[in-house]
Amino acid sequence: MTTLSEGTAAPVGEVVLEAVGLTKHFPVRRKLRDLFSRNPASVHAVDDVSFELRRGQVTALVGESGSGKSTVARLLAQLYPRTGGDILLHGRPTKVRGGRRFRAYVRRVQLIFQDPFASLNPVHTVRYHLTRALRIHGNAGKTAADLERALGELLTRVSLTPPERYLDKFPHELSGGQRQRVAIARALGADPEALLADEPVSMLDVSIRLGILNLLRDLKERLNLAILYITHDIASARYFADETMVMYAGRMVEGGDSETVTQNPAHPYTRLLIESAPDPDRIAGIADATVKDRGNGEPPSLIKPPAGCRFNPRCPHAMPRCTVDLPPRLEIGDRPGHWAACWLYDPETVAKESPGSLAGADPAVETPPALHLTEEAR
Ligand SMILES: Nc1ncnc2c1ncn2[C@@H]1O[C@H](COP(=O)(O)OP(=O)(O)OP(=O)(O)O)[C@@H](O)[C@H]1O
Repeated sequence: MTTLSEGTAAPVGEVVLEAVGLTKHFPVRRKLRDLFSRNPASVHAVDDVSFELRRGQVTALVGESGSGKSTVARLLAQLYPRTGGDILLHGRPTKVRGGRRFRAYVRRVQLIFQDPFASLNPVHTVRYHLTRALRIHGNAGKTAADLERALGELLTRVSLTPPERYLDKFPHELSGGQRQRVAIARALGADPEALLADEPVSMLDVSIRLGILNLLRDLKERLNLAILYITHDIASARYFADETMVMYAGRMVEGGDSETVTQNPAHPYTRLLIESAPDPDRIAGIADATVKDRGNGEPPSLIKPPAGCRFNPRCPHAMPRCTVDLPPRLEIGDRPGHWAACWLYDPETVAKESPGSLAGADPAVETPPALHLTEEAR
């Protein structure tokens, strides 16, 4: 019996999981009258988020704290009911509310949490955690020897070798990196097609982060997994992800291949994010472009998010239209598939209103160079 389907026959790039207009609003009751209100207040945590996870590829979802990344992961893991939109597994809509359907779904889509210590039960050994995962998902085989083989295989997959050294250890006897490896092995016990990794290295020492990211990359290649990598560290997305998407205040603002998004960011928010996480390899030009924050440097309230582009109160290039109309995804034109939800990439709007023309915006701030590219491309 093999626990893990090494390099399954499905082609690399095949879409496994798709978010279509995914939306999550959390109701909040601040005052008694909200109970009786027709439009009770809610936190607009995720609005109209769409993307695809493909076999053999890592897709990064990047954004600052509170931008809605974890909520997206939990929606995709079917841990929250959604307010709107759909989740397609191999093109088929999913409606999972516990029970057998939920188990069938999580067999294919597994979530890895940020804190491996909290996600492993301290009173149980590695053997217990992995055996349970294998049994629940029907991968434990028929005999004790099958189970032992499957356990050994799981630990070998995550480079905890020899397996006998780790099987009977408790979580507190392992280092942070080893615990995260056990958490990953447990997820692999389901033999999934997609892994949702929510900040999988942010709780770990800097020195061991790379080892875990390399492990995930190895699994992506060997097991042909589709991986969602959630992070606030855009530099690690460049290193690790094939595709990068950027979220701001519950909405996706930019997407494309990781190299392009990180080296030639188009959306003013992505540029701000990169400015605040300096990368020595950044190509000339981007590093020189000044991105100032004209607002208070804080993300907006998600209970009453700003109309139009949610970044407009902070954007140094804001135009009047940005405060009214929600920008659609606009092609940048430098690389196929690179887009930004930003009116700067709509030549008509720019010609009419000119970047930075909103009161309080700073017209002296250099506009993104890719804008010129867009105009040429059209
Ligand atoms: N269960 C909940 N009830 C109410 N509001 C929530 C709930 N979960 C998240 N939120 C709110 O939704 C917004 C998005 O939160 P989320 O945790 O998804 O962001 P994030 O980008 O993952 O941030 P972090 O990196 O800090 O985890 C935040 O404003 C948060 O306060």
